[in-house]
Amino acid sequence: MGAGAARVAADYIRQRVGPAAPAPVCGIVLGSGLGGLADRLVDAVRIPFSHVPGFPTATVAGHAGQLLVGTLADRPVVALAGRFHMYEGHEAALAAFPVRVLHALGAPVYIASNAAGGVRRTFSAGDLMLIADHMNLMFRNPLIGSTEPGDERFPDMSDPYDRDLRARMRAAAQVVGVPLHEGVYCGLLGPTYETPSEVRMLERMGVDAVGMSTVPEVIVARALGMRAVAVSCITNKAAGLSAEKLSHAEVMEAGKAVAGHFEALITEFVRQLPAAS
Ligand SMILES: O=P(O)(O)O[C@@H]1C[C@H](O)[C@@H](CO)O1
Ligand SMILES: Nc1nc2[nH]cnc2c(=O)[nH]1
Repeated sequence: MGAGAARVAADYIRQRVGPAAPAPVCGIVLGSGLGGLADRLVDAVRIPFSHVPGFPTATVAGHAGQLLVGTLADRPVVALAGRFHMYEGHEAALAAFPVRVLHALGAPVYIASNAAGGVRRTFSAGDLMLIADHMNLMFRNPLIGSTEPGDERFPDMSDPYDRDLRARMRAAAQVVGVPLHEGVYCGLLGPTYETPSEVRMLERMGVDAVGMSTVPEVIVARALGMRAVAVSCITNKAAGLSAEKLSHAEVMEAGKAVAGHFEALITEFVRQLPAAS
């Protein structure tokens, strides 16, 4: 799923929203239980994923499966309520395809969000974590086999989450009074949650939060030269760190419980985003 397919999808979206629609200042992907931000978009055109050329259907509960074009804090944005995960059977390249479409629509900034288990022992459900860096333990890379002329062949990953955007996210958190931690996100394939032994291993490796997405998307964003920033919503303590059993229902509930903070944070961040980042 490369630039050609992304252009086809972007042309379709432009045709749905009309030629006068301004280029988005950013593209946002909303993770499990975090789709409520979509309702904050003003004058939104909602397009089901199944209508977008190249998009499969979202199969995960809590992912509405819609692409929205509208304004947030008076800034033009594109938001995806839902994403494609590798555990749904998709290749890494397809999991990251929406980022190519956001790029083709002209978004210079990619904002990822996800639900994640807290590996750092002081984390609890409802905490928000700005991703400082990630570990790719999915052992898949969306750029494998890519011969896209627009792709950086060997992307530098020494600073995948843009320093300036992270500072802006911290500043936005202060403005809206939302506590924001910062740490390392680790992407695993899923769909099983971790065993307690795996969580202990991740802890020793320096992981703060663990999830099943985001990494392929950020790799493609970097290959395309987009600036990326990401926020994890800690929906549970990772396996073995509490007596609770993990369930996707709990993940979605916890996501909804922190939705107010998350939405205020992202809205303020977008408000402060420069026009051409
Ligand atoms: O799409 P995200 O990464 O927010 O979803 C997480 C990972 C799994 O899809 C799901 C597990 O409950 O939540
Ligand atoms: N892998 C993983 N993904 C999650 N998504 C939400 N919680 C978790 C978790 O504990 N582990």
